[in-house]
Amino acid sequence: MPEVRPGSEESGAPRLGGTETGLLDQFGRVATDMRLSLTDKCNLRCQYCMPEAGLDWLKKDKLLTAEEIVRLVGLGVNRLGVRELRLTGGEPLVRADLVEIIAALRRNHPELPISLTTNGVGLAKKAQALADAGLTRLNVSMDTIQHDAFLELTRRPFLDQVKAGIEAAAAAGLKPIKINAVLLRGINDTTAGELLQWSLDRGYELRFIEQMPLDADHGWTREGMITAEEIRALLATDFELSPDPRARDGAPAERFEVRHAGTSQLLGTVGIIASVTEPFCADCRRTRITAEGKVMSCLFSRTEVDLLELLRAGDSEDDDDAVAARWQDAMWAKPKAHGMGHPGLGDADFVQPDRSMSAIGG
Ligand SMILES: Nc1nc2c(ncn2[C@@H]2O[C@H](COP(=O)(O)OP(=O)(O)OP(=O)(O)O)[C@@H](O)[C@H]2O)c(=O)[nH]1
Ligand SMILES: C[S@@+](CC[C@H](N)C(=O)[O-])C[C@H]1O[C@@H](n2cnc3c(N)ncnc32)[C@H](O)[C@@H]1O
Ligand code: SF4
Ligand code: SF4
Repeated sequence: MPEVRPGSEESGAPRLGGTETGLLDQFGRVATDMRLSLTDKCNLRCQYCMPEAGLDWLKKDKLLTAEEIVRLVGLGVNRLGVRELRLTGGEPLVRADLVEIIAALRRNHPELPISLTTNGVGLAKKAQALADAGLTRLNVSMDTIQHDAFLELTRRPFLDQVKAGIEAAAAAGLKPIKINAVLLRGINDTTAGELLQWSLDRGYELRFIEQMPLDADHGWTREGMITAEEIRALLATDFELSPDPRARDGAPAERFEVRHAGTSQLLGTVGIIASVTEPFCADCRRTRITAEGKVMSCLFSRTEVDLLELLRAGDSEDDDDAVAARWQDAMWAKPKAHGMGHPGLGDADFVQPDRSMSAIGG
């Protein structure tokens, strides 16, 4: 395995300007899925992510501007092999210029799949404008359809708004709609089956996500989290799951076909994202940029590489070369798994990153 990224300054070879190697890492993975955080701010306080009091939000001048976002995505797509873009956060809908950002990205990249991960608060008002601007599809995080459990988990009483947002997105044609749900023991675990039935009835693709140690409160424990195996057992009370024959193709979610027990009628599919117990790092294609323009090569990286400084140094061809090269170097150093040399969230040598999921970009 080469120690130095081909084309990097250290290799002594001439810079490749990105196109030959793209966002290659030392384990041979190539990142083509760019995840860009638009803000660290959020209007919910999900227990598995944010502390009750919120966090110290970034000052506006520290955030990537709309122009910087468009430039970075341009570099990613035109020079570094990015093939799909996910806009996330924090909560991307709190960014006032979101629709303009999507419209500008769409003008520059007519074929690029652009998706959004959102908590759905305020989505009802914006769904049509997002679709008109050129958004391809979205994922809405909704962990339960029980008001009490939603309030306890997110610490905000906005469940009806989220449901209305999902409906508005479907009406605006932003399909397929994926619903993300994290289960917390004693809060919403027993509501998993009814959330699946609700999603199947409406043609939404629900995915259950194992809770990862990315909460600002550092309250995660390996023993306390609900595993994929438990999720499958919880669902087995009402449903029969069988492996979806479609190829997984590097996606975090393992998909299952859903039927009622003892019947043959296909009701839809459900995904399970087992980041902790059945990790998928060997096929990881993701590169993340935080809202302040730092590359995080892995969700659990403890190294962050700043692109904002270079972006603000100038916008000549040479400046673009420098940004692309630094991004490539950051990705070359991507760890093998979970921010380390091996998979193992919760292992003795695992160190939780300082940032919460909201400050990385989920
Ligand atoms: N460990 C790990 N978990 C991830 C990664 N990407 C996504 N996840 C988890 O999967 C969840 C769902 O991710 P989303 O971005 O909503 O969806 P997606 O993974 O892009 O799936 P699609 O919409 O099917 O493309 C996230 O909230 C994370 O919990 C990753 O790179 N590493
Ligand atoms: C950080 S949020 C950002 C986008 C938006 N605010 C939302 O909630 O959809 C992206 C995704 O990360 C997931 N997430 C947050 N903290 C997590 C954790 N500790 N473990 C697993 N998933 C987590 C959320 O459920 C959500 O689906
Ligand atoms: S998961 Fe999303 S909605 Fe919940 S606190 Fe984190 S950023 Fe906000
Ligand atoms: S933990 Fe890191 S290497 Fe593994 S899938 Fe997530 S981002 Fe990729």
